[in-house]
Amino acid sequence: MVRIGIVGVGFMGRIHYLAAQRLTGAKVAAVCSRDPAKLAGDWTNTRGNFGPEPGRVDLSGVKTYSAFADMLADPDIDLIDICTVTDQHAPLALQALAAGKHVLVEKAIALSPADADAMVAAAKTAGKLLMVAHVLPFFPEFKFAAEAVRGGQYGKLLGAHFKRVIAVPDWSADIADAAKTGGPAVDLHIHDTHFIGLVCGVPKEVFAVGTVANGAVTYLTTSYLYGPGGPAVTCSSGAVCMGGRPFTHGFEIYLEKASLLYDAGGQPLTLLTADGKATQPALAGGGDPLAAFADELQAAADGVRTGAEPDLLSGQLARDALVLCHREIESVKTGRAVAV
Ligand SMILES: NC(=O)C1=CN([C@@H]2O[C@H](COP(=O)(O)OP(=O)(O)OC[C@H]3O[C@@H](n4cnc5c(N)ncnc54)[C@H](OP(=O)(O)O)[C@@H]3O)[C@@H](O)[C@H]2O)C=CC1
Ligand SMILES: O=C1CO[C@H](CO)[C@@H](O)[C@@H]1O
Repeated sequence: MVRIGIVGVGFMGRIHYLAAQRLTGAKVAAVCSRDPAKLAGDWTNTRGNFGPEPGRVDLSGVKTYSAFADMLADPDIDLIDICTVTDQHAPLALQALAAGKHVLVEKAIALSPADADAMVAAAKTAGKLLMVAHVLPFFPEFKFAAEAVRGGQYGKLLGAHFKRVIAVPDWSADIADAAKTGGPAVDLHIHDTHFIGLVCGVPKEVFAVGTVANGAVTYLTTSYLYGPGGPAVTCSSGAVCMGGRPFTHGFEIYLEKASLLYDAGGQPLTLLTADGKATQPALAGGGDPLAAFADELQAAADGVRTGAEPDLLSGQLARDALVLCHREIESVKTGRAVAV
């Protein structure tokens, strides 16, 4: 049994806890929070922009810690699941790895590429797994798209456009603070830079235009420049939508022998093929907001059990996604294409 200790009981801490109830061969053994009410099971203040309404949870059978060092000292914890706000990812992950624990850390891996590099290096030194909870490839529509592009059955990738637009996040002071999250061009857009790295590869250069508020890029449209013969890939991301639509994401992906269309705001995943047909593939877990998180956590637990890093949760891929965000921010702020 892989025993998980969750640190940080906010929106994601709650989502991970709920999703972990579905795991096979793994369970939440402990939670760590600075808030005594949360340790007593009152999670009503853990709001977010999707998923079930927060409420009370029954923590009987789960150890509770108010000090992170005490959870790390517990020999009955195998995997530390870091669900804190992003500025705490690097310090907590480094402590956990030094304590001999495997780590799963929410995206973004860290605020700075230097911290991300230090985390990847620390995991190697410790001989432990550093996994980053990039959930997007576990969403059924994105999973289907990744398999379609990487599998090669529809030919070469010609081009793609990705979209991720939300209302300004306001469920906690932390998530609204760009100094703690990197702002939307990191905190939100990194889902797409990770997915683009996974299915399209790392581009040579990026060129981005966007809006800046208080030093943080809040919305951007980026061209990923792969050079002659490479795919034409763009993405628009940001926290600029009015509250009437708190979250949407989607893509249009053009392959030589198929096109894939998806928009969570209205267009179900649709596969257009060379014979002129349009089909809507049956998707396991579609419509259940916890399913992708349960699959992601299962991959992490299986990684701990087998000792093999799950490729979708790779620390290196997450680090590359962060670097891409930083290059795009530089491009927005300088008005120039930036080498990756
Ligand atoms: N994969 C996805 O789809 C999503 C991922 N995220 C990511 O998850 C992470 C958390 O975001 P979210 O849950 O929305 O944020 P919340 O603000 O809801 O929760 C963050 C939690 O972090 C903990 N925390 C904050 N500061 C500190 C500190 N100094 N030391 C220790 N713990 C601290 C607190 O936990 P406590 O009160 O228990 O101490 C707090 O509740 C972020 O990195 C974000 O990017 C967020 C949303 C969706
Ligand atoms: O997907 C998401 C929804 O919005 C949040 C606030 O920007 C992000 O942290 C999160 O990754």
